[in-house]
Parts: sequence; structure tokens; C-alpha cells
Amino acid sequence: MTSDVIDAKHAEAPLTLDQAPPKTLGALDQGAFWANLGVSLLGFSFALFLINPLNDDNPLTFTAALVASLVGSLIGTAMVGLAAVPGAQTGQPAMVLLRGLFGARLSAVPTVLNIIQMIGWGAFELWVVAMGAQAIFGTSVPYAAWAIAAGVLTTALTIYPLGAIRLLRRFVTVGVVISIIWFAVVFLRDTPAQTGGSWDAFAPAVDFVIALSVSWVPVAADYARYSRSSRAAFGGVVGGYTIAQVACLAVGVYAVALAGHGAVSDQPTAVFAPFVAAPLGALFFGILVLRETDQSFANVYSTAMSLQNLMPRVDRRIFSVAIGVLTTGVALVVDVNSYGAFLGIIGAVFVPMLGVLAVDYFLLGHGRDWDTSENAPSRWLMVIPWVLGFATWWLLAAPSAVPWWAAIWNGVRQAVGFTPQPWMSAAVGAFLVAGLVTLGLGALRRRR
Ligand SMILES: O=c1cc[nH]c(=O)[nH]1
Repeated sequence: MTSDVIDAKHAEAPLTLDQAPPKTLGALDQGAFWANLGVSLLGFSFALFLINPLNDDNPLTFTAALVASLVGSLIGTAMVGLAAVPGAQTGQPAMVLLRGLFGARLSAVPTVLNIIQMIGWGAFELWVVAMGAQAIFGTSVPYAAWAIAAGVLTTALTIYPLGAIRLLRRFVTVGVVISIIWFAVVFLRDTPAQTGGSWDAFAPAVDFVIALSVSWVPVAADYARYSRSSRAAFGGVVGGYTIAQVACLAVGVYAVALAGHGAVSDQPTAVFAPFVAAPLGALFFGILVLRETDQSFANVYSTAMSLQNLMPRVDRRIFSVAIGVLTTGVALVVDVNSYGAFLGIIGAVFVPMLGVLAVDYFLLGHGRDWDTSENAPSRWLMVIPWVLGFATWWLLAAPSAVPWWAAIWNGVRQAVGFTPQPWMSAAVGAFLVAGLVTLGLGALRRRR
């Protein structure tokens, strides 16, 4: 690898995996970047999942929802931070790191899953930008025009990823902070006192927030690899993302109450009405809508990086443009009602994978000699804890919205005589099972 980057202020990401990444991002850059990712228009819409994760007539109290958002964000971002550290230490993107964990060939499996989830997220993001713009400006400009405009901006940002991150820190973060504080003050004043609610669905609510956060696990190293230190990478994720996500979900909880649970349940974008109706609402909501393209930027850029794990010498800009076009195309036909099921699948795949990675890299010390080359040998043993963690997730999780999948796991629960208790968290359980089995396999290997 050669490093041909000299000027840290203007350094850009290398075009292929053959060049070393410039180590230019400090704690502030990372914190500002992750704080921007923590605030999302989708977070406002789907604060409904936080308030009522089981979709029954027993939602959480406001307090329970806020505590669940804090607990879930701290657990989730600690996981994302753990995934970021190997990126900062090795300079490798997220999916290339998985060559070290699973071997080069097997790493293609999580890579393909990640590409699918990133395109899905990117499409959801372009959808929500277009819907947000229509909430402000009305429907005289059609949805498709906004989605295409957002797709073009997204793609342009991915051509200059480090420039985009510097832009966020210098100019965008302040506007986002002011907007969120503004809406928090207005909504706290306007929201009627809550009647009813309980803490019964606290654990599933925490799971939802963890799943929201850990959706970034498979991309964290793509940005941490440009970090000046592991501490900056970990601190930026945990500090920036936690504060921002809790603030975003809290504002979302109040916005859902103002818009009406029923209305948001029928049409998720109904939650935008209180934002636009607030004093100066169009201005501050406009800032949030425009800034939402940082999320689609991260999705498209990380898809390009994932593709480079499979085709390391193709210029990342070619992938960016192709994925930008594809994501925009998907956004034109996206079905946002599939979001809940989508989040469940992401959590079930990537939380246990992180459990395996964290134990193998940090505790068993294999990270020191991980082979991340294109010829890294397969490590089939690592698939066992991953699959067991995946199964644990579905044994513990609230039933999936997809009926045939829910029926399979109900059947498994009955067959093994297991009934999940309300306090059990699928995310924590899956992470622990995957991590402990990896530890056990490591101990067995050492004895031999
Ligand atoms: O756009 C998003 C939002 C959450 N998580 C992602 O990976 N992408």
C-alpha cells in the first residue's frame, strides 16, 4: 500500500483498496459525523415503534420511552464503537475486516447482506427526504423529482467522502443542533400531558433502539479507517451518535403525540405536520430535510466500499455512481411499511456477527494477526457462533411482522419449550450467545 496524501485538510479517500487511507479525521470530525447520523427524519416517523414496539393497545409511558431510547442507544452505540476500533487500527474498511474474521471467500456472505441492507436504507432515506420536502412545499413538485434530486446530491457527496464529512462538521452540525433544540422547546410546550401507558414493553423498545443503532455496525469501520486514533473513532460514535439519537427519538416521541398515534400509524409522514406547523418550522425542518442526505451519503458510500471487498481494484467512484442510480430507482418504488421487518433482519444478522468479531479481535487477540488479504483462508468455525446468535435473536425477539417467519420461530420455541420473558432483550442475548460461544471455541482451540 502507498500513501500519496499530503495535505490533511484536502485529503480524499483513495480510489481503490491498493492505496492506504489518509488518517485525517479527529474526534470532532467523527463526533460531528456520527451526531449527524444520529438525527434522522426516519427516527421521527418511527418513534412510534419506540412508544409501541408490540403494536398493541399498551404503549410505553413518555418516561419509559425516553429511558428506553437512552439505554438502547448506549448499548447500540457501544456496539458500533467496538466495530469502529478495528477500522481505525488496521485502516481497512468494514467488509474487508471480515476477511480476517471469516476468510476472504466467506466474507462475501455478510458483504452481500450489507450491500442489500445499505441499498434498502439508502432508498428509505431518499423516500423520507422527498416526503419531508413535500411536507414543506406541498405536492406541486412531484415525489419523484425530489427523490431524484436527493439521489443526485447523495451521489455527488459520495465522490468526495472526506470532503463531505468536513462539510458536515464545519457548516451543518450547528444548524442541526439549533433545529432540534428549537423543536424540543416548541413540542414540550405544546404536547398535552400523557394519560395511560406502562413499562411493559420496555425490553422490546430497547431492542428496537439497539437495532436502529447497530444498523451502522457493518459500516462503522468505513469511516473509522480515516480516524487519527481508535479513541477518536470510538468516542465519536458513542458520544456523537448517542446524544443525537436520544434527542431525535425524544423529539419524535412528542411529535408523534402531537400528530396522533393513529395518524402516524396509518401514514408515517403524518409526524412531519407538527414540525412544519411550528413557528419557523419550515426553515428548521428544511435544514433537517436537506441534511438527511448525509444518511443516504453514508449508505451509498458504504455500499461502494462493500463492493470493493469483492472487486478491490475497481474505482470506488464507478460503484458510487452505479449505486446512487440504483438506490434512487428503488426509492421510486419503496414500500415503507416493510421497515419494521427490515430492522429485525439487520439486527439479527449483524448483532451476533459483532459478538463474534469483538471476542475474536479483542479478547482472543486474533485481530493482531488477522489476514485481511484477498487470499485469507476460510474460518468456518466462526460461522457457528454467528448462526447460534442469529437463532437466539429470533427466539427472544418480538414476533416478526412477516407471518411465515414468525410461525417458524414460534414452532422452534414450542419444540424446545422456551417462552421469552418480557425483560429479555434479543439484541443483548444474541450478542452474548455469539460472543460466549466464540470464547468457548477459542478456549477449546488453545487446549488442543
Ligand atoms: O440510513 C440509515 C439509517 C440507519 N442506519 C443505516 O445504516 N442507514
